[in-house]
Amino acid sequence: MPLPDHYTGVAGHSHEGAPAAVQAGVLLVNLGTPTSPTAAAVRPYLAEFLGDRRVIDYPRWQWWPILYGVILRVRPKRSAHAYARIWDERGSPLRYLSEALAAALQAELDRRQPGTLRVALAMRYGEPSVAHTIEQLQREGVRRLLVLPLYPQYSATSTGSVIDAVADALKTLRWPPELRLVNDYHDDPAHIEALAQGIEHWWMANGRGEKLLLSFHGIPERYVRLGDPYAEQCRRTAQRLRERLQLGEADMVISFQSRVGRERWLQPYTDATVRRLAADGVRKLDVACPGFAVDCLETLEEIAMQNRDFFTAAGGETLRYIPALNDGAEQVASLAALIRRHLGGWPEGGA
Ligand SMILES: C=CC1=C(C)c2cc3[nH]c(cc4nc(cc5[nH]c(cc1n2)c(C)c5CCC(=O)O)C(CCC(=O)O)=C4C)c(C)c3C=C
Ligand SMILES: [Fe+2]
Ligand SMILES: [Fe+2]
Repeated sequence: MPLPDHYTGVAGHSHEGAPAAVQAGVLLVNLGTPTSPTAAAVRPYLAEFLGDRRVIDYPRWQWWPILYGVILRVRPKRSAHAYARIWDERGSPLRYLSEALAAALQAELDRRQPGTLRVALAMRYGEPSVAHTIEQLQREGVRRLLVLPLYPQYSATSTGSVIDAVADALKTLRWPPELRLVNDYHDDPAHIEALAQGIEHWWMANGRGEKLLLSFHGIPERYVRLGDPYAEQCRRTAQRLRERLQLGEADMVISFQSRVGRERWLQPYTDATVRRLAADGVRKLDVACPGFAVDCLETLEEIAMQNRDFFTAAGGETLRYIPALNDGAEQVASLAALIRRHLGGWPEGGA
């Protein structure tokens, strides 16, 4: 059946056969990752990512020559090399761990209310796209949609960009679903509890280091001055976690990783911090990254490999990376509770 115009049809109430069961959808969105650890695959991924105004806000006439003339000629090769270090037979950790989390959440939600919620996973950059996944959900009869970006702390560069993608996707639909969106869950008590238990369980199995470093992804400091609440939310997550773990102020340190470009980013930087801690005499350092729902390049390569090397080169003995919550029981429980709470008032949710 040809579509009358550019709008996408909605099959939920198709006149062909019985209407599909109306249900709510939960759309998990993560960043995205290249399709293979090669420069050829990393280039289009970085082009989409670094071409996003939410991520880099310079005027296009100023930024595009730098992006296409310099960065996309050099960085794909370097990034591909880093990706190759974490790639395994299952592919990119960010992808397969996000998929495992989505599947575990679907099973957990089904256990309580079989058949009422449909969990789907989309990527902000690359595939499966937000637009395609929302269309797919609508085709399955979803009329109410809860969007959950897998970023505990709000930043315009991450969560804000997901909101843009959702808004753009809805513009193409003749009958968009009813929409709810989780802005952040940085101090949700169940989330803090999950983080604390993840760390405690890891300590029970592996023993404790002398200090715990919490490393969050950085953003340009200027974005924070312009009103991005990200830094404040990272600090609050850290504070709540420290209280819950009953650590003293000196037992926990916070830093920001992954600076890109020449601007000043949030301080202190993670690489400088691990070197300083080693110089200060810390021998055994534990590092967790509570800003990442699942492990990825930033944790498995930048922290567990690069920064571990910085730490030992500066005189430290061992830097141990405490894995993200991934599809573990702690995170499945906390996110399932978060989802149920946000569905309150909808026929599929609450209670
Ligand atoms: C240049 C600007 C960048 C900003 C601002 C930024 C913010 C930001 N990023 C994440 C989460 C992730 N970033 C990841 C990789 C990554 N990030 C940037 C740049 C910015 N990020 C680049 C160029 C890359 C690609 C790798 C590289 O070339 O260094 C990842 C990992 C992806 C993977 O495939 O594993 C995540 C996750 C957040 C949460 C955030 C703002 C708060
Ligand atoms: Fe990033
Ligand atoms: Fe990085």
